[in-house]
Amino acid sequence: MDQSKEQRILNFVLQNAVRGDPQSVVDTIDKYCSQKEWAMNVGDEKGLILDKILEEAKPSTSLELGTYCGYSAVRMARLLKPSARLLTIEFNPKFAAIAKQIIEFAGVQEKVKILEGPSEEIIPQLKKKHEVDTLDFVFLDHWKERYTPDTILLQECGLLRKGTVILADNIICPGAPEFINYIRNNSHFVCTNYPSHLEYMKVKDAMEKAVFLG
Ligand SMILES: Oc1cc(-c2ccc(F)cc2)cc2nccnc12
Ligand SMILES: [Mg+2]
Repeated sequence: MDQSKEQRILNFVLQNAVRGDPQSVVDTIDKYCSQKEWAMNVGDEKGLILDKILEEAKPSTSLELGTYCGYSAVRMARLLKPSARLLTIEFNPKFAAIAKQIIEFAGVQEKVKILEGPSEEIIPQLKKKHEVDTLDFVFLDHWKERYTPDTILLQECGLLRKGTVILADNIICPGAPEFINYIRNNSHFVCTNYPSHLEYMKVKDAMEKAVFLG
């Protein structure tokens, strides 16, 4: 059976990155995806925006929607304090299996928990099944049509608190116009736009930060 692109990315990491070194895993995936095969990791340019906003937030409990191969999970976990936790939800079991191996190779598995399944099913389980109180940081990087319903669901489940930072990828490409319209016209959020480029390409993209006011 032919290998998938995600399996080729995993193999490249296993053969070229340094076990236990999250930065080397991030750099190795960026090298592969910029030189060999494009893939939908947040990448290094938008990754630096993610780094800065995450470091400002200093989150104890973070949630990522859209694990894919685990690039941004490793990128975030490398900046989290030892006691901090990242929960990451992935719908595609094949992607989740790859991400698990990349997260373990990077040595951040103590901080990261992959939850496999649809976000609309898992979000309502976070408090009781996954012992979450409220979320300090949320990274939206899954299907753009889910950005708004999942943001509403997070509020309905009492998972947002005054000051929770939500960061959304792909505001321009592929684009999330409905989410932008929703979040910028919602008086419970203060929004900031961060122009950037699509990962590994010269195509314009952007990230949007939305801070929940309670
Ligand atoms: O960062 C991303 C980029 C793209 C994407 C795909 C194809 C293109 F042509 C352009 C952009 C899709 C994504 N889906 C989920 C999460 N993140 C994504
Ligand atoms: Mg993305």
